[in-house]
Amino acid sequence: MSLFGYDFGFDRLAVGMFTGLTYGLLAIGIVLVYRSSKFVNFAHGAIGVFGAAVLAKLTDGITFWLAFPIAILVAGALGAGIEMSVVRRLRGRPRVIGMIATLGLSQFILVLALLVDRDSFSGATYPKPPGLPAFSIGTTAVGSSLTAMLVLTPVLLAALAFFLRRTKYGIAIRAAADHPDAATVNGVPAPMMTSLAWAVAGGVAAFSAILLTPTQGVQSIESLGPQLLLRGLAGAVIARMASLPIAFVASIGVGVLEQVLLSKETSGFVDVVLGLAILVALLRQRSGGRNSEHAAWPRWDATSPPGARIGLALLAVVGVGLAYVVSNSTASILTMICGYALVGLSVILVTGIAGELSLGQFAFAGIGAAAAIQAAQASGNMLVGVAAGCAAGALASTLVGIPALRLRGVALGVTTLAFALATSGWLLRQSFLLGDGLTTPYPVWRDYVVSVSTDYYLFALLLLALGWMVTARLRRGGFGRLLLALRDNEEAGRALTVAAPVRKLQVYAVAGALAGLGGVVIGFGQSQLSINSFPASASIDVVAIAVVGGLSRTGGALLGSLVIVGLPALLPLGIPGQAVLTLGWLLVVIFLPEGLGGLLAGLLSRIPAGRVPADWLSRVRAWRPAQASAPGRIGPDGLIPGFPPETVHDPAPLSSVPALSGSAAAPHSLPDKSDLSGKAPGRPGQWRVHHLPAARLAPATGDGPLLEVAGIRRSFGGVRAVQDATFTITEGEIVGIIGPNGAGKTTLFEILAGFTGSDGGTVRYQGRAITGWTPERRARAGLVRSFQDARLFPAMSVREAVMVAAESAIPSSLVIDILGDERPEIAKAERALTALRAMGLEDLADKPVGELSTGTRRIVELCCLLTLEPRVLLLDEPSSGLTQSDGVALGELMLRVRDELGTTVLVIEHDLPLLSRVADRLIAMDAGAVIAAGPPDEVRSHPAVVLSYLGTDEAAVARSGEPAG
Ligand SMILES: Nc1ncnc2c1ncn2[C@@H]1O[C@H](COP(=O)(O)OP(=O)(O)OP(=O)(O)O)[C@@H](O)[C@H]1O
Repeated sequence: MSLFGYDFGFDRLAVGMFTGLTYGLLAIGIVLVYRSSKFVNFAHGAIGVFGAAVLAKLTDGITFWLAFPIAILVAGALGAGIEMSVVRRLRGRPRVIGMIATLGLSQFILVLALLVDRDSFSGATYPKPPGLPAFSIGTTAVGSSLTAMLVLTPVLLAALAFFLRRTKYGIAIRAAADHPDAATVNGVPAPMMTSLAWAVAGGVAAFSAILLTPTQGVQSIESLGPQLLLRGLAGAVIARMASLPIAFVASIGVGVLEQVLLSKETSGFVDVVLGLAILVALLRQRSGGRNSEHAAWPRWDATSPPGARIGLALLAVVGVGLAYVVSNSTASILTMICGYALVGLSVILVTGIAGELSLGQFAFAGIGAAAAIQAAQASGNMLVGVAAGCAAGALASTLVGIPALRLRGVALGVTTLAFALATSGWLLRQSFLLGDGLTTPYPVWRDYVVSVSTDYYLFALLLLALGWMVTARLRRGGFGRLLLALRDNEEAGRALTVAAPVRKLQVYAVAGALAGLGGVVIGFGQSQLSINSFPASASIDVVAIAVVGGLSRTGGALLGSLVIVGLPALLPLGIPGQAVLTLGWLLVVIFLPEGLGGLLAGLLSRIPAGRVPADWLSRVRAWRPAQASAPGRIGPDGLIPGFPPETVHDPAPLSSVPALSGSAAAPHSLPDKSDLSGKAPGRPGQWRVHHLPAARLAPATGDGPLLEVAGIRRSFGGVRAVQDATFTITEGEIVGIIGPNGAGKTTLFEILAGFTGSDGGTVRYQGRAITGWTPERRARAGLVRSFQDARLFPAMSVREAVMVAAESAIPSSLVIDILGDERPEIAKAERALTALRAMGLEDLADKPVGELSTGTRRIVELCCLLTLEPRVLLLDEPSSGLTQSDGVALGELMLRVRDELGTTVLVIEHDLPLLSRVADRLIAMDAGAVIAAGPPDEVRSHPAVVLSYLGTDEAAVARSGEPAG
């Protein structure tokens, strides 16, 4: 039966279902690991192949059916071993790093599988399950392997379902995957369960690889790589990386779809359709909610090792000098190294600085090369070709990046992988790009035809120098800092007015242009270009280049390219050599977060001359007044005295908070408004806010309330987090929001600040409906929020964090950074220092935020927020993590912010005495609804409030202490 030229015959559907079974098993493995470790295991297929290799080896001596379970067990053990030896070591590091490690593992395991048994890659000679019938459906022959798959897959699925739903360990795996902390508290050893999940996934991978290999004909390592992975990922993504049954059923659909499409189209076209299916599935998934990834990126070091400039000059001399001593064939290899290094630079921008994994950078290089050659041929001008290559790379990269903007985590990795496959299999084949192949013209510079490889290498070197300079300037400047801020904590960045989507698209565009430039270098360097010049797997090689060289160093791209591209091309490595190389990649990911570049820089920095700060930083430091370094203000641990972590407490709700008047630690008497220590007089080293780092606001325009909230609703699944919240806030008020845990207070704040969409209702600010405004737009308009955890940007220094806030006044520009103009940076640094001095924080300026106590981070966060000159300040539990006395100081600070700046303050607090002292009104919430609003005393004694806090015992309220002041 055929429809629109596509074959829907029974044969085809049957074959589609068989292949779908394989994809389904692959998807199950991917989902199992994702649920446990929250990243995609790119080594999943390779683990299966290793199991298949073990079976091939074992069947030399024992029967297939004995070898089958053993090989599955070995693959399961390999999966668990990987979890214990690699994944566990990377816990606490960003998920992107975990995924990169599995990319390295995948290559390493495939090479190991080759060493165990080469037959594992050859379908024709691979052992088939004996004793099972072979038959045919229509004209489709069903061999014994497919029969085994048909019979055994339902058994495997039933066993898996029984294991996960009914057995103690299966339930524990699910509990540990979904709620690791709760599981640990309940005695489930979460790490062991994660290993078990990896073991099960490894066993499933081997099961399908063993039964699939005989049906595949002769395979290449490549066919086991990205293409198969994409098919497994399609089902997994459709199942939202959560449901095993949906993943399995969707994968069978993928198998059938593939077969139907193949009846008329090429396999490259199938990749395009699958890529689009993945895209639609990803875009249907609602983003929002709070960021669950609190991973620590290594601290970003903007300093250069001593002698960096001399080193660069030497490198340039050696690079140019080589052109005069090497043969033409070696010059071609050096050209290739330059091209790959340029693509590696694009990975450094996207992954190293922006923190997103892209698996499609080489596809942009391919598009850049094709566009460059077409444009050069059409115009007869090589420079037009170079510009066209960069522009095409930039455009493609931006377009692919757009869908991933809405989503976090694996989204960019998955969409770029799909794009890489669709590009190499379909897009590049189009006649306006490479078609059936292009003959590359010799590049012409003015009248000189560059026909000698050594001359062309010099041109490649020049373009590499250009790409290097652009990357280095972006990395050092304000634009790079913004990207680092978004990488460290996107929400905090947006709360400080950083326009995350625009900035990310900008970096995708620049990275695409760099990859396109790399493609230009590679493309013009070859006499013939075809789709084989830009395989999808090369995108993974360039990730390896950046990681091995060092994701956080510009020079890492060249270093990585020398090792990953140069070594195998210049020295014959063989399979053992490749194994060592991939093992090296893996070891670097695990043990050297900053790659070989970081190692080199570390060695250089031991040179006694010390570190050379970036130029602008040295100028700012020179500008810094002498009094800033007055002794005795900062403890050796970098904490502001007055915020010692050991005395920090979380204020308890109403019933347990002692009244401040009864607190020995907090006499409510402040010497004057310039000393907000909140400490008993005489204690050394106190936090002083000399003055507030913002100017007084002009009164708001319009007569109505400043903020009007009407009928706001938001549910998460069955949980009604906010129900019909309605209230107004007048300019100059301090309003407290109270309610038990889970009452919906933070969700309400997220909606007000634009971080979570509401299901209904409106928010009006200064008379304008702001539904649909992004968080950064709201922050720019003066509606500014803090965060409960005050995490800020752990990998940044305090100064850099405040410089991010200074972006609201002096925004960074991509072009200005590339041109190397440092004046805006100096202005921002000065502004940040002024703000830090005003808040008495200047001695902490160079301390990493991640090393501060919660209390100190809160003050730094406040300093950042005040730098924005907010009109409405939404503070989420600001006293949590502060000592009792610092809580008192905080209350005074809120009053000062209101009185001196004219800022309206809306504050979520559990510390009722504090609120009673400073708030004009309280709004009480319970189960998502506003249950009372009015003056503090009235709300505290409102029966509904008493009930929500303390159940039915009204007398308990009376015991909870009276407000101080
Ligand atoms: N992204 C989300 N996904 C699912 N449920 C959520 C999400 N965010 C909040 N919730 C749920 O919504 C309800 C309200 O949570 P919210 O954090 O707003 O309360 P809260 O009053 O701020 O509590 P707390 O004082 O503990 O911070 C809770 O039941 C919470 O589990």
